[in-house]
Amino acid sequence: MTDQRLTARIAIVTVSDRAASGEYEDKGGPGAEAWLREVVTSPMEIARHIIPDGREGVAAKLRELAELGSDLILVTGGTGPSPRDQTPEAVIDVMDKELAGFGEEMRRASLLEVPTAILSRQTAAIRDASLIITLPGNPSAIATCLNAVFAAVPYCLDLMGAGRIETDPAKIKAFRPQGK
Ligand SMILES: Nc1ncnc2c1ncn2[C@@H]1O[C@H](COP(=O)(O)OP(=O)(O)OP(=O)(O)O)[C@@H](O)[C@H]1O
Ligand SMILES: Nc1nc2c(c(=O)[nH]1)N[C@H]1C(S)=C(S)[C@@H](COP(=O)(O)O)O[C@H]1N2
Repeated sequence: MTDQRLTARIAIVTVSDRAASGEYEDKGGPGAEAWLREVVTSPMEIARHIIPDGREGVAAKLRELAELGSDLILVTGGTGPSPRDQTPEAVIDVMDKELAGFGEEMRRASLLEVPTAILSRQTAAIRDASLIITLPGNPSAIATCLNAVFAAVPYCLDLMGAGRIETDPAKIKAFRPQGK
């Protein structure tokens, strides 16, 4: 993988009617960015976005971010059972492949903290060379969920032909078979 881009392009999308309208301050986007800056040691460009709930708007944003060459797209919010929670449907609309294990493992970790974690339909998927990971809207879910799955993210990006990510092994020990 000698041609791998060494600066990862990362997009963070907060999906929330109330954060998008300014009714409350978005804590999810800054929380996800702070988590990444703690854990990722390799160069990265991070862009944050706040959009309202809704299948078409979320799908359009995901298409745009994939088209721009995002390596990793973290989406927070809109994964639950309420009528306006349509993030998983938007992911289905745009994905080439689903990585269902991400959702299973994130829910398993969250269920150790809160029984309503089972209400999140969060998942991960690939569109073009972008890895999309969806997280629940509650900002406290971000660390729980990313801690549960992030060890597999760098190698996933390698396999997809996306940018390279290195992590601080004291925080997340990225697993690359044969130490690649
Ligand atoms: N981006 C965010 N920033 C700060 N707090 C949030 C954010 N998203 C959710 N929360 C908090 O987590 C709680 C549960 O999130 P949930 O997704 O259910 O919000 P919601 O009721 O669907 O409303 P909305 O989609 O407008 O944020 C909310 O009541 C809110 O306090
Ligand atoms: N770790 C964690 N997971 C969680 C939660 C939480 O507080 N922490 N909230 C749950 C609840 S109450 C809901 S409704 C779903 C969906 O949230 P969302 O619609 O904001 O994405 O996430 C669930 N997963």
